[in-house]
Amino acid sequence: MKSELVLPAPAKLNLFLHITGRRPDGYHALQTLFQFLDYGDELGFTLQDSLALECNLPELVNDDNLILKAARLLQQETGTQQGARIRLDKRLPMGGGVGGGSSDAATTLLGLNALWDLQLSEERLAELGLQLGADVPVFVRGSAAFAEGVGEILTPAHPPEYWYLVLVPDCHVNTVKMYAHGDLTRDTPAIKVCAALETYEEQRRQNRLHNDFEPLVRRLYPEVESCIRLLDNVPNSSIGRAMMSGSGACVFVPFASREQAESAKATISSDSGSDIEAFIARGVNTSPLHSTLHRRQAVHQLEACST
Ligand SMILES: C[C@](O)(CO)[C@H](O)COP(=O)(O)OP(=O)(O)OC[C@H]1O[C@@H](n2ccc(N)nc2=O)[C@H](O)[C@@H]1O
Ligand SMILES: Nc1ncnc2c1ncn2[C@@H]1O[C@H](COP(=O)(O)OP(=O)(O)OP(=O)(O)O)[C@@H](O)[C@H]1O
Repeated sequence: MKSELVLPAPAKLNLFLHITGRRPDGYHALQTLFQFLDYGDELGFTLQDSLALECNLPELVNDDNLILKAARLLQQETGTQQGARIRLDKRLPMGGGVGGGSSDAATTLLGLNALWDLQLSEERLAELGLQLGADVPVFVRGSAAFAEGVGEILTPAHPPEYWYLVLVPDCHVNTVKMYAHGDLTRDTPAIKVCAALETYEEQRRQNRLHNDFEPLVRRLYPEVESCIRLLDNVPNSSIGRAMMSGSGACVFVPFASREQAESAKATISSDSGSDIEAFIARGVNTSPLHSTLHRRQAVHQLEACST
C-alpha cells in the first residue's frame, strides 16, 4: 500500500492589523503581525494517477476548495502528470479569521512539491500561493512575520510565544464584505518595520495594539462583541486584553501558561453558562508545517547515510 504524507495546516493570528490604504486594484495595503498556532487542520497526501479530495466535512469537497486550486496550479506550473488523493481533516473554524483555507492551500503547495518531487523553491511556491490568496505566502514561508503590501511582503519576527485562548463566535464573517464596507478604517498611518517589531511587546502590555476590522465587526456581529466582553470581563489571569484576528470572527487572549488558559476556559464556560466553541493553542514563530517537513527531511538524510 502507498504511504500517506501527513502534514499540519496550522492557524494564524493577526497580533495587530492596520489598514494603511487602498490600492488602485481595490486590494488594501496592510501592516500586520502574523504568528502561527500549534493547532490546525491536518492534510494527508497519497500518490495516485488523478487528483481527488476527501474531507470530514463533505460540503468542502468542491472545485472552489483552495486545496484543489493549489494542486492544479502546481500541475499547470510544472506540467507534471502526477495526481494525488488528498485527505483533509477540517478542524479550524471557517470564516474565522485564522486563515484555515489559506493554510490548507500552503500545505498543499509544500506537500505536493515534496510528494511529486517538483523541487520548486519556497520563493516560487510563495508567488504561486499569492495567486490563491493574500494570506497564503506567510504560510508557505513558515516564519512569524511583520507583513506589508497585501500581506505578502514579509519580514521575519519573533514575538513572545504565549498561550492563547481562542473563542469562536457563532457567526461567519465574510472577508470580502468587510474589506468593501464603507465604514472600514483605511487610513491608519504606516509605521516603520523596525519600530513596529521593537515596540511590539511594550505596546501589547499597554493594550495599545489594534485591529482595524475590529470596531466594524463588533458593531455588525453581536456574537463577536459578546465574546470579546466575555474574555475581558470574566476574572482570569490573562496578560493582555482580548483582540480579534484578521477580519474575524475569532477572538483571542494571551496567557503565560497553558494551565492559566485552561482555567480561564473553564471559568468562562461555567460563568457564562454558554457553550461557545473555544480552543487553546500556543503561538509559535516557526510553522508546525515547516517543523514537520524538516523532521521528515532529517529522517530521510539519516536513512540515506545508513544505506
Ligand atoms: C484579513 C486577512 O486575513 C488578514 O491577514 C487577509 O487580508 C485576508 O486574506 P485572504 O483571505 O487570503 O484574502 P484573498 O482571498 O486574497 O482576498 C479576498 C478579497 O479580500 C479583499 N482583500 C484581501 C486582501 C487585502 N490585502 N485587501 C483586500 O481588499 C479583496 O476584495 C479580495 O478579493
Ligand atoms: N480548504 C478550505 N478550507 C476552508 N474554507 C475554504 C477552503 N477552500 C475554500 N474555502 C472557502 O473559503 C471561505 C473562507 O475560509 P477560511 O476558513 O480560510 O476563512 P478565514 O479564516 O476567515 O480566512 P482569512 O483569515 O484568510 O480571512 C470558506 O467559507 C470556504 O467557502
